[in-house]
Amino acid sequence: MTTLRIAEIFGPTIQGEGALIGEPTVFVRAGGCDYRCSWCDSMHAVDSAYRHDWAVMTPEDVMAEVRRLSGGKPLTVSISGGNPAIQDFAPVIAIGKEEGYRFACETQGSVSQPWFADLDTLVLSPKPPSSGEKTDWHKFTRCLHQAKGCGQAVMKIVVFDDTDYAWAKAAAERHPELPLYLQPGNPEVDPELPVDLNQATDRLLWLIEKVTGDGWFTPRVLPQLHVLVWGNKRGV
Ligand SMILES: C[S@@+](CC[C@H](N)C(=O)[O-])C[C@H]1O[C@@H](n2cnc3c(N)ncnc32)[C@H](O)[C@@H]1O
Ligand SMILES: Nc1nc2[nH]cc(C(=O)O)c2c(=O)[nH]1
Ligand code: SF4
Ligand SMILES: [Mg+2]
Repeated sequence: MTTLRIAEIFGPTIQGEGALIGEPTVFVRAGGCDYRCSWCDSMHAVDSAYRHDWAVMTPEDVMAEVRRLSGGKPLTVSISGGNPAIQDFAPVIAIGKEEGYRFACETQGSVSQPWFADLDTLVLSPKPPSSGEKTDWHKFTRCLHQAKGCGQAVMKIVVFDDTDYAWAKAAAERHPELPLYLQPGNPEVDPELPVDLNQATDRLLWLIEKVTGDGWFTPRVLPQLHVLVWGNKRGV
């Protein structure tokens, strides 16, 4: 039987980023990732040093926890990670949809899965140069093909500096069909340390001024709402 490596399941909270910002959601955070972004805010779901903290769950176990957290009331389930696309979430989505749950997935676009087509929202978040990772656009396009038939596919890019910004513009030119969301990078990812809200606002202002000053009117610029409200606290 399929089992899944799960780093954490939490909520209900609100989706803090991108197209579904503000939407009540339960997060299912898969354990394991094929990337090692220098600034990853979820290393507890990436680094195999944490794998002993990950649970091995069946799809029914996962949905039982989602049901418990949501009081059995259907809502949007956000599957994130780590990279959830290295595992088979098809059975979780099938069980959940049967009960009226909706599904979104966050992935970097390096691995494609047939179950992308079953999602309501696929968030593809290719990584800019500051991450230290390199996007394989061929694999990214394969993800988009697999997503045919899903509710919507969108692109979300983290921008730390001018080089990332230029890279995001080029990515947008490559995929003009994808609604684009930009968010400033958060360099302070230690869950034990508070986030400086003034600095977070300055980073957002910097990105807004880049976009408006450039006359680039297609992307939406958003903060990480959960970081503004809770800092880097886990499980929110
Ligand atoms: C933790 S990742 C997990 C899903 C998938 N591996 C990915 O990267 O898309 C979820 C989202 O958080 C973003 N993210 C990670 N670290 C961040 C940081 N320090 N500042 C801003 N966004 C960050 C990622 O770019 C991605 O869009
Ligand atoms: N509230 C909240 N919104 C989020 N959006 C993307 C997240 C993620 O880590 O994938 C995340 C998260 O961890 N919490
Ligand atoms: S791809 Fe996502 S989860 Fe993996 S290291 Fe990068 S930000 Fe973290
Ligand atoms: Mg996060």
